[in-house]
Amino acid sequence: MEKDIDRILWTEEALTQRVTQLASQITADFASCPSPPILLGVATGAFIFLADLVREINLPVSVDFIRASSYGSSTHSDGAPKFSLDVKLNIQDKHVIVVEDIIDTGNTLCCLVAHLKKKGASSISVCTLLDKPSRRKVNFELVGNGKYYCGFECPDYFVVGYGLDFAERYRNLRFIGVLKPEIYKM
Ligand SMILES: O=P(O)(O)OC[C@H]1O[C@H](OP(=O)(O)OP(=O)(O)O)[C@H](O)[C@@H]1O
Ligand code: HPA
Ligand SMILES: [Mg+2]
Repeated sequence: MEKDIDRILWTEEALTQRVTQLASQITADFASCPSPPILLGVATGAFIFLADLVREINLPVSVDFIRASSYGSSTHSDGAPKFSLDVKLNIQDKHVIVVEDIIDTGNTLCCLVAHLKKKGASSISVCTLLDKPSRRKVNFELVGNGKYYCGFECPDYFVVGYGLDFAERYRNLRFIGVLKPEIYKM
């Protein structure tokens, strides 16, 4: 797998350090809420980030997943994501923190927040490991007094590792790196 990577953008150590900082910020921001937040991971990409983040949050949080996909086996979004797994928990009147690995065009998050808003969450926050603002097509809204947390701004490359895939591969790399263009142009 490593041979398909052009260069590493964030090492395992850099990821660990930033995830810990994000978790401390979330802990501080939600410590005084009467009901602790629900962390809602967007499968599949967010599974590693969510697992690391949640263990560093010092609050009795709940965890749930929703599954969205729009990239399939390409490096371009199909537009509206397909949702193939909905939330299990009742999120009505709850504080929800959507946990994403990356915001790219914004399509996934825009649809997802609209979907969760209809279910009556009292606030919707977003915690994304990466944000690639140069590729944004649609904006998403936070709901109630929702907050925005971002690990790193991502340059305009297709990146893989730490949960992020190309055609379902590379998710298990410990770092995040730029995929060699010849891999997706094959
Ligand atoms: O802002 P966008 O352009 O919508 O891109 C971001 C979304 O794309 C990826 O999911 P993907 O569709 O690849 O599914 P996956 O998580 O199963 O890899 C990523 O995990 C985000 O959920
Ligand atoms: O750069 C990316 N890498 C992997 N998955 C993605 N989904 C949106 N952007 C990306
Ligand atoms: Mg993907």
